[in-house]
Amino acid sequence: MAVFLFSQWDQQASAVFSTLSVDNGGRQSVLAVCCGILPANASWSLLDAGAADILLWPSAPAGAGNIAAQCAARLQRWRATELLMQTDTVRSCLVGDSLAWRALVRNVVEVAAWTHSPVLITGETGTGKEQIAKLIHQLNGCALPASHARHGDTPLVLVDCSTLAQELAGSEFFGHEKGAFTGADSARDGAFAQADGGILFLDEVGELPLPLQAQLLRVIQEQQYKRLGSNHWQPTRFRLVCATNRDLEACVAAGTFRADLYYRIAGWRCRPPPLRERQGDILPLVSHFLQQLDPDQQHELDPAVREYLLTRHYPGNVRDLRQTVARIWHRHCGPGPLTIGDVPPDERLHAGAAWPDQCFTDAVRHALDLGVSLPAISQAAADTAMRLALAAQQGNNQRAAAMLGISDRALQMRRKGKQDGPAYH
Ligand SMILES: Nc1ncnc2c1ncn2[C@@H]1O[C@H](COP(=O)(O)OP(=O)(O)OP(=O)(O)O)[C@@H](O)[C@H]1O
Repeated sequence: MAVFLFSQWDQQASAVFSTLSVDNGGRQSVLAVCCGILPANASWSLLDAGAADILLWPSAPAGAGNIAAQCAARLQRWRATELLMQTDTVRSCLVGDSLAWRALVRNVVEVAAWTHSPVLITGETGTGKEQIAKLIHQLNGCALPASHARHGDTPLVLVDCSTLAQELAGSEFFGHEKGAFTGADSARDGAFAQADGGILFLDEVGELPLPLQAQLLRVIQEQQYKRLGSNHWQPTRFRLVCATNRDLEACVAAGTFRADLYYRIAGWRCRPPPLRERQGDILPLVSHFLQQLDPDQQHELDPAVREYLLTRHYPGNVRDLRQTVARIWHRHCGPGPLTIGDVPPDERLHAGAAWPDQCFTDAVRHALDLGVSLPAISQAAADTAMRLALAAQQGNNQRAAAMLGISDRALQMRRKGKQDGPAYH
């Protein structure tokens, strides 16, 4: 965690700030405090460069104490969040060390622990949406004053909206009285009652039929409901966490999802990235799954298996990776590392991935979608390759140049040309 104080925003301040945030590797929060006037777009540049927040130094001397208190409050909150992120509860639930993943976990932890807000989780299948919901349940308001805390032994009620039978859906949510309909032999609580005091997790919320959307909205607004066949209102208070792999905003635009409900459930939004956007998480996840499969053993991977797992395509994301690891592990026998022979024969079709691979194609497509030009894409690819090679060779120019297949001098020249941008170490 660092505080960056600058008297005026100019090229030099910008270069120092970029170095600071690059050095932090995005793992820590950098707070920028500006003593002068901040030009219109500089706030966004600072945020882009890694600032977690920007404070303006007050013009009156008496304001100095106040700014110190503002800094202290932020640093305290970030420190507390960082400590929560290091706990076993968080680390074993949401495994991964890539910057993208750590940034997401930081947001989830903060929202889960410091608020009772509804959360909408969107993302491809198998990216960890349900895991995130489980973590929100475990942390639910745990950093709030005791009078507001609802975590601990509270219910987590999951309703999969994609498998609700139309005729039973009402009872599933509201519960029913005995005799409310044919086959209602006894009274039964529904999800709204069961989730009271805890979390109601609506998985695949995008599949909820419109009539049920209206009923759900009413219960969220009024915090009460009636069982089917009853005239009595029952109070209920739950935190709503919803997940979907649909683009709900597009559903709202198409009229298949109610806008008023959308804004109710999307108090906070988070989107776990697909595995192809966070390859750095593959090996930590592999270790985690091997540990789950065989807690008594420390399993190693030989280089060929490691390469195979790193380059394979995972359309089912983390779930796909977990199943792949399990299949390899089940074939393994005896001591020693997992070897390429442990990869099941039908899996071998995926092997031998040539470059450029699917991940590269996806990255370029993403850049094109953002409107990035060809020269900028080429430049970014070259910059990234240089940074990675230098990092792999601990900053040794000669070895990094050899790795890149260019001359020592060519790399030196390129680094020199980059002096105004982020530093390569
Ligand atoms: N970051 C993670 N750390 C550990 N396990 C994970 C992580 N992400 C996903 N998993 C595991 O991957 C599997 C799929 O995760 P999960 O069910 O949360 O995905 P999902 O996005 O809800 O999928 P779907 O949309 O298909 O319901 C689970 O077995 C889960 O334990």
